[in-house]
Amino acid sequence: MKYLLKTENLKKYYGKKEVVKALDDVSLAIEEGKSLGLIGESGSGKSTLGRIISCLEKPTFGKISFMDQRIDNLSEKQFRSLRKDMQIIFQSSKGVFDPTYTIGDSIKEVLKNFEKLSEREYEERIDETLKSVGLDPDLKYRNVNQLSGGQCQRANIARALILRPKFVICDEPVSSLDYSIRKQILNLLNEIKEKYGITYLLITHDLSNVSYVCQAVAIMYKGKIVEYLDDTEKIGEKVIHPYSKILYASIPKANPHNRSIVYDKDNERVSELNQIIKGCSFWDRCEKCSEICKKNIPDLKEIYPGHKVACHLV
Ligand SMILES: Nc1ncnc2c1ncn2[C@@H]1O[C@H](COP(=O)(O)OP(=O)(O)OP(=O)(O)O)[C@@H](O)[C@H]1O
Repeated sequence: MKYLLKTENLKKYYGKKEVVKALDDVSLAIEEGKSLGLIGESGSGKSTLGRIISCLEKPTFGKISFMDQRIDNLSEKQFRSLRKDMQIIFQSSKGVFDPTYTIGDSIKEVLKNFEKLSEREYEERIDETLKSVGLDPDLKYRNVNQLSGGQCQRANIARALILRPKFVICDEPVSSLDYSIRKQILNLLNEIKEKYGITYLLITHDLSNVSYVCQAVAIMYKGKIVEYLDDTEKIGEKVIHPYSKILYASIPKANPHNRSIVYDKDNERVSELNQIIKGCSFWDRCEKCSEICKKNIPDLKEIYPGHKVACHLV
């Protein structure tokens, strides 16, 4: 099988006295053309994984391969030639653009870093890309403060697309937008995925986004992948891990800005996400927990083709 991106035993620890295991042995593979949705509570390590994969930060341990090349040990300069094929779309698109630049100049700067074209060719490429994300090319003369939230996120997507990347990491690409605009942006992500043959890593709190855009899903808890499914239809009915079940049951009700701690059915605070415990990271919250769960870390094992779960009890 051909993988676009693969991580092996990826770890990222922060802090010295009090260590936070933001990533704790993450091994996953993303096939070309099979976008992966990454979900989990706030603090579970999703954005850290996005930053590490995209080489914005170095892992503490582990390997990352992208397009058959190991990248975790590359310097920024060495990674440059691959950067063109791996772009990131952040949640806060306003922060991506320098307000003293026009949108066109910001996008051109990205393009100029990688391609030597004539001024006319730069302008044509920018116009074409702005059109492909549903923006009037004349918006390139404005600065970021003269765009609406939806236009700004489209411009942000254009900035990522201008280099025609193979892989795009989208970190909460619609969560800062009004509900009415979210669907439009998700539709756009789907359209350009088809048009340009892009594969996404979609980091999101919103499970419906995963089914809409992705063909596979990984569920994270305390820096670990606890469940992986090679299929995103009716995910809620297919998940098996006790944490995934809680996540699926609780997320539609939860306030997206207040999810750092999940409450059990008795509404008691049961677990701080960063607390490090022995054995399975979820045992202190699991109703089915047995002695083995407190002692041994469960492997992420395949229980059906395309379905992996890290739980001693399945
Ligand atoms: N630079 C850092 N220094 C110290 N701790 C960090 C740093 N970045 C992240 N962390 C910690 O790592 C853990 C994972 O954070 P991360 O932002 O990856 O989670 P997340 O799942 O993306 O959360 P959210 O959905 O809220 O964005 C958290 O406990 C966070 O506090």
